Amino acid sequence: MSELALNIVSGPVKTFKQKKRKNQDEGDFKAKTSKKFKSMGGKNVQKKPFKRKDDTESENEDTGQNAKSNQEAEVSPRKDRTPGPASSLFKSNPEVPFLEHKDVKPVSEHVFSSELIKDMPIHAHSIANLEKNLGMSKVTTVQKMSFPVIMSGKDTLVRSQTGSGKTIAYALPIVESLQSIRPKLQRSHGVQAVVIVPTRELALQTYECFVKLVKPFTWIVPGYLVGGEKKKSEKARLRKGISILIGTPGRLLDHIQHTKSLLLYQVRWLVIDEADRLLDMGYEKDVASLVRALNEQQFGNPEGEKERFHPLDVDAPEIDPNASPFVCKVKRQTIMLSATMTASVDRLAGLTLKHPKFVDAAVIDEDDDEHNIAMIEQDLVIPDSLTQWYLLIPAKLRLVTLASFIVWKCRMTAERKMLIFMATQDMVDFHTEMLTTVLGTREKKTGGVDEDSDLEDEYGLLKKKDDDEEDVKDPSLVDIEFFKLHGNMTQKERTDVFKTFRSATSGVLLCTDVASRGLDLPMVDWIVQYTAPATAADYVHRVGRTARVGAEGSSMIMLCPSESGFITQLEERRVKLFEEGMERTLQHLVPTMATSIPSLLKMRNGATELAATKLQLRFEDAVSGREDLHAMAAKAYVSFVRFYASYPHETRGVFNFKALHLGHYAKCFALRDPPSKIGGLGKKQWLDRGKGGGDGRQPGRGRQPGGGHGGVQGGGRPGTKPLQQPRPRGGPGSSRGLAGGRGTGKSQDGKPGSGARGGPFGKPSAFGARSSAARTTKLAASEFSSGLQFKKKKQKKGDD
Ligand SMILES: Nc1ncnc2c1ncn2[C@@H]1O[C@H](COP(=O)(O)OP(=O)(O)OP(=O)(O)O)[C@@H](O)[C@H]1O
Repeated sequence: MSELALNIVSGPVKTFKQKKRKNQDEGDFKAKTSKKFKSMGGKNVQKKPFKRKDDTESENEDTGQNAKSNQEAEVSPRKDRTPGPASSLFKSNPEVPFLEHKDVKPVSEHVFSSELIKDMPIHAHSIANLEKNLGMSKVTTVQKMSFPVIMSGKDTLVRSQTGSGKTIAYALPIVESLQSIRPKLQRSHGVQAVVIVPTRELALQTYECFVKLVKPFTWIVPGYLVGGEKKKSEKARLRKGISILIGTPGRLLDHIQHTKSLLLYQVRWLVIDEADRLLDMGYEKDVASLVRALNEQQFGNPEGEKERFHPLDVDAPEIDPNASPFVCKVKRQTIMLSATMTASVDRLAGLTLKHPKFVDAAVIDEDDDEHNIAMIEQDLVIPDSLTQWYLLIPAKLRLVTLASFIVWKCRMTAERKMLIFMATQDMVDFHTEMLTTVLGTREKKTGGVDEDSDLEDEYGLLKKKDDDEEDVKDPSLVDIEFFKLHGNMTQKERTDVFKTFRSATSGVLLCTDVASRGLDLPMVDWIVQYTAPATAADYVHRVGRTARVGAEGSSMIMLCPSESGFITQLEERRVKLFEEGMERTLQHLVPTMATSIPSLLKMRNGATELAATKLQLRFEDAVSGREDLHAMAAKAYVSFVRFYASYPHETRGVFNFKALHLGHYAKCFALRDPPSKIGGLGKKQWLDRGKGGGDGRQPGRGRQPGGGHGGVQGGGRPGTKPLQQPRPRGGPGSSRGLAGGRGTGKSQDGKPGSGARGGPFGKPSAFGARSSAARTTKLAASEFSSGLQFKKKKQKKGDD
């Protein structure tokens, strides 16, 4: 930190020259740096660290002193907005703390065992298939450990690190058992195995894994059911007969309840993958209903079977395709898996498992006699091949630092495949559009003074260009494709992105936690957590999208100084992270921005700050210059603030809403508006509402882990609809309708029908009569405050 602090031109910017810019509407101003800033010329540098000073201007933003008069405010069109200078990027920032690190001894899990695939007790065709078609030669530790347990027919609970091959660990014993049944299994025998997973992409991926495994055994037919697909075609597939059925819980349950041709009385395996995530997503009831429905079909009562057989038991009954339900009693084995064992896994295990065997692939310390279930829940296991970093960064600098990081890795290194996790769908929408716009190729006028010139002028670097110079394209800052993935995209969009990114050798995927669980995206170099996860378990799954099956990978979590306690929490759970420097990250902007501002390279001091400030200006100009982008930024910002107010108990201590500087955060959404204008209310009002709800209930979590609460009301697709014409996220047929639910507008994972409009808990919107833009902004406010006032109702944020 100190290096950069020394370099920072920390002259306070008291007055801002406002100048009408060409090609802009009347009243649109661009902020300029102060004379003082100019006079420094990057040389007269004060040796001052980032410090939060008593900044009354900022306080006002934060506490929303003008909120009352702004209560009717909407997100203003460009010309009405208050100009805010990017030049204040490096002032009034909170001090970055120096973290004392613990001596962390990570829990270790060897990915591979010493056993070879060819030595496995499986069919010769399976061995050949695994070796030739799947390129496997060694058995992973979890596969070795769970194979005999699962083959024994006992209920099994499996914990193993991310990317350790858990899918094959349970799928292989199932396929082996099924291929060995004689007479051969037929489609008409009905479903033999049900696999429940939390997201659609994971369902597709798991289905593809089974397809590969059954290649030598063509009579075994896998199939999958997920929300977003046409039910009619799914029914047709079910009618034909499926042996291994994979699906998300809601859609599976739907078919179990309504599709007669779905025969479940022969189900021998129930697999619950990413068990804790299923619960966190609010699927507990669906999973319980599913188990009861299975029991009902198989054993004639919802409470379960009395008699249990395993297909390989000698006394197991032969499969009789004509047997009516309840007659053919088969033993059903339940297998639950996750890389993290949480209290919720315990709960689900209690609900579904009988005397389970526990397979934990992590190495227990030899001198650790007391390793018990509590420690298994406490300790987090991260792949050895993953290097984890954290970056403490003041809020105002978050956006430029993220951009700088992308530029650094994707332009200057070969590590060009990256996932960036964000809290909400609206954040993903906005940042994808924003980064594509600003980091990609952009139009630039070279005649006269260019739009970035003010700052150069301040630094005395401006070289006036010839008037007859033509418009040219600024080179893109980074030649990389941006993708996005979240639960509110159409199923086709989701599948396309998933498949394209999976096979791409480079690219940046911005996503919500819909991508955090189970997804096997090969060769991802970096996992960036731009917003912190809701829980430490979510952290583990997010970073687990890289460094899979022994491959190298890196992760970076970006935290504000006030959030540094999260690092301590992780360390207490045996996760080892290294600190990355902000200055080291930002300095990569200098050579990059120098492609359009060559003078940067000549500066002896202050080049990093100037480059960062100019990039911030580009972001802010892009937002203020496009109504649709501004609307997206405002929604993203409000969704983030709402998200922040709803951290769960586990992490609320470190992600403290009261420490959130709304004005600084607005800046990292490239917004020049004061927060009171963007959300309709200032922070004090948010908090007062939360406290003064009158019903004495606690602030609700407002979302499920991983950013369940998406964004604010409305919100068209990027670049399609401005804020003035919001499109309900829930879509037609929204089950929670105009006044429904908690009015979250859209859920993290976009459960169709969960989108909502209107006020909290069924109250008609008080803003119904206003213009739609005002309504949108005010609704965001009311939805947010409802998150503070009302204890969160456990709400399904599913993926069906
Ligand atoms: N024995 C093996 N040898 C080589 N690769 C393997 C082996 N077993 C599985 N894999 C591959 O490892 C990758 C990760 O497997 P999988 O997705 O099952 O991991 P996981 O443990 O379920 O991870 P997560 O906890 O993130 O869901 C897949 O591409 C899979 O094909």
